Amino acid sequence: MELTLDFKTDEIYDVIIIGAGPAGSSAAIYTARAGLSTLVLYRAESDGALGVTQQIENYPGIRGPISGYELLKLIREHAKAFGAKFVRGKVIATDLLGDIKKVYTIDGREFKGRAVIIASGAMERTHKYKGEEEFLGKGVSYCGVCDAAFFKNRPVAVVGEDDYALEETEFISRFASKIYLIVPSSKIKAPPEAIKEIEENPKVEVLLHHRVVEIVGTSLVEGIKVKKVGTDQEILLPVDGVFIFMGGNKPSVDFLMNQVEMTEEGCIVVNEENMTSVPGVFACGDVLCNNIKQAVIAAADGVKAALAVDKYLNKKSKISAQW
Ligand SMILES: Cc1cc2nc3c(=O)[nH]c(=O)nc-3n(C[C@H](O)[C@H](O)[C@H](O)COP(=O)(O)OP(=O)(O)OC[C@H]3O[C@@H](n4cnc5c(N)ncnc54)[C@H](O)[C@@H]3O)c2cc1C
Repeated sequence: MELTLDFKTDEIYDVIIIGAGPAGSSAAIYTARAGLSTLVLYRAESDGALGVTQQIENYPGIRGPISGYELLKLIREHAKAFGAKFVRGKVIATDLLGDIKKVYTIDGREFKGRAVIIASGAMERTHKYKGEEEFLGKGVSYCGVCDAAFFKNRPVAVVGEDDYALEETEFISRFASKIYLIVPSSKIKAPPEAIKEIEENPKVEVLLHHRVVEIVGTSLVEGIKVKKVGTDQEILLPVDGVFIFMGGNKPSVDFLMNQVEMTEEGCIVVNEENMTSVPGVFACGDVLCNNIKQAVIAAADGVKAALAVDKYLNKKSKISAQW
């Protein structure tokens, strides 16, 4: 993961899009083509529901089969060609209520925009491991950039199975003496070159198809118990830290800090023009808990949000189509 130390940027973008899946990237095509300065923030290259999809063959115009990540690259390149800027950075906080919206990433950067589109998908975790809450901040972490330096020359475990987890593992390996990469699935859901890089990292031992049983310790983490799928044998790995980067199917909305109206299930509420309860803040794609989760529907949703942003920023009386 690239770290940047330019913590403040003075530029005020017309629109900041959080998420570079089909919803966010398609929105960027339309906002950038409409002449709006467009910044897209995203967590990792082949992240999100489409990013981890191995094969897709029902996206209109792309016969496939093609990997979700290859399809994403095509949509992002399309947006970049119209001038959209894509910057990697996990969003952890926002300040949305004023005319100028502020978006903060995990490495301490602040971005400003006149409008925001939330397109962060629905891949948040729904359950916690035994011991996870007890040792949160006492060895359990969700952020390599924030906490890896505390584990200099010490052994840690990383639990994860996608590109985002690999990027974090690479970063943590600059500090830790040893990393057990615990992958619950039988294979890692990331591009082959990213998997090769991690497999060749001498500090990393990949444990495929292993499930977490419990994080253990006294006052601090002292180990993690794992079990290979299909066996009864538990293995205790002696580690001082446990970094967790697993996904689930809940909307990714923590960074909103309850500033916009949501349903009880944590889905963002929008009007027919994809605007949330906060003026200038729009949402699209899986983060809305659409009853049909498909890439083309997320993309279309992104387009609706983009056209609504154009109406909002240019004070149009109604949404106008792009020809
Ligand atoms: C295994 C699987 C197979 C699928 N197969 C198909 C298929 O064959 N055909 C089909 O049409 N659909 C398929 N889908 C559904 C489709 O992938 C989703 O409906 C679609 O990707 C949703 O798009 P999205 O842009 O809303 O969210 P995502 O694609 O999930 O993108 C979310 C984006 O938000 C970013 N993000 C999340 N949190 C943050 C944060 N805090 N800060 C910064 N960025 C953040 C992520 O990095 C990512 O870029 C499949 C889904 C899965 C999981």
